[in-house]
Amino acid sequence: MMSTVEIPAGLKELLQGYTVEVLRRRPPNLAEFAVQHFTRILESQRNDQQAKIPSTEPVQKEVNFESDTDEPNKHEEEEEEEEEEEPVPVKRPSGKTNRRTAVCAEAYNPDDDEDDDTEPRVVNPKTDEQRHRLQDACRDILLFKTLEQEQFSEVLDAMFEVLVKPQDHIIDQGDDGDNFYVIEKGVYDIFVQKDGVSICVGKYDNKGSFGELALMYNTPRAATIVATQDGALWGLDRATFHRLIVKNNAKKRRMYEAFIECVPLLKSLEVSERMKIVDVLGARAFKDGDRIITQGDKADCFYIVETGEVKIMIKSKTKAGQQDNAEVEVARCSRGQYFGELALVTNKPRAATVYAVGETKCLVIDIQAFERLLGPCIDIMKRNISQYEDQLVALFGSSDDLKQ
Ligand SMILES: Nc1ncnc2c1ncn2[C@@H]1O[C@@H]2COP(=O)(O)O[C@H]2[C@H]1O
Ligand SMILES: Nc1ncnc2c1ncn2[C@@H]1O[C@@H]2COP(=O)(O)O[C@H]2[C@H]1O
Repeated sequence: MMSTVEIPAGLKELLQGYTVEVLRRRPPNLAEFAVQHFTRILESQRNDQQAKIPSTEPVQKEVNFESDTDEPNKHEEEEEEEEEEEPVPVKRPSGKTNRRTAVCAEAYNPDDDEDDDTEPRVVNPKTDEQRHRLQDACRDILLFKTLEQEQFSEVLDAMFEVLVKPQDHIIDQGDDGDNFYVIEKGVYDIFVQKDGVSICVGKYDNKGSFGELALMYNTPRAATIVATQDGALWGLDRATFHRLIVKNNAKKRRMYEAFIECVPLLKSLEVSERMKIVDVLGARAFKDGDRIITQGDKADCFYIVETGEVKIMIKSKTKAGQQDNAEVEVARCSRGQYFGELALVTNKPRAATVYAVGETKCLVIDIQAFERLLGPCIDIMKRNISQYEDQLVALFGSSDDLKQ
């Protein structure tokens, strides 16, 4: 007679999940991939346990910030009772976080996220004045651009204000990721340590966001961020970032994977590199005639046309070489083509004005991600920049040296 063997609960799902991942990703080393896969699941279970708080208790932030008062975070159901006029506490970075073991970024897969809609929703109460400032600061944040309205509101609800002083280390390279930050004001240096030497690789100047990488890929912080002056940030806790942004990335990958594969500029990148671009990009829609870039402006992002068309106009020059205000069309870009790279590559102001022709949608990548992820494509861009010069010579008889 056959005895019945009891299969432990969850075993089937665990093995199924692993098998599906193997079929999707076809890793060269199954054992190594298994270690990464199950470590990630274990890590995520631990995070879930940390983040799960009984719904009758106030939601506590995971780690790292001291509140200036004892005011707790509130659950959604308590939100309506909130006294909006009360000034709401501001938190400042305190010591270091608990270290989290690094898990390979390549093994990251946003589809793995379980349906965690049951997670308690974090609501940090804000005054009307704080809410306005927060909305302003978040208006151009690319990671929020592809969120549904409802998800975006949840993000705003969960965010909390952080005031910083000069020399405050908001993030230290190598630490665990606790929060994602949106800049309201202040200048922040970015340092990356390589071979024991810390190099300032850039700065955030009163706008932008940082701290997404460690949360997206469950890796240690990839850079140190130091405030150079008094500033204000808005933090988003790791659990909410996972629930809303990382989950949205799975949707973004499905939406843009095929398109990004066909962008000629990105052909030389590995699939995983292209997916990292998808993770950080935002989408912006323009109407006919909208000005997307203005000649002479400071540059902070790069564009790929997803649908529609843009025209590139340059202020013409007089015989004496002076700029006059008439604009001359020098080029058009349509689906799969890019623009706005020149100022990022040359570190100069925008060299042309770009307008939407008809309804147009562009994918947008910020300067930090551009520098981090598009390095391998710089040579192709530089070759194309040489063509701009030829074009300008043909049009105006001369060109400023665009590559310098
Ligand atoms: N060159 C860079 N390399 C790594 N991180 C960078 C760089 N420039 C800006 N950053 C930001 O610095 C952050 C440090 O924490 P994270 O690794 O979570 O996310 C990182 C990015 O948001
Ligand atoms: N002939 C041209 N001269 C300058 N910019 C051009 C030209 N043709 C296309 N462009 C694009 O227009 C963009 C304007 O912003 P950027 O200078 O950042 O990058 C520029 C290029 O991507």
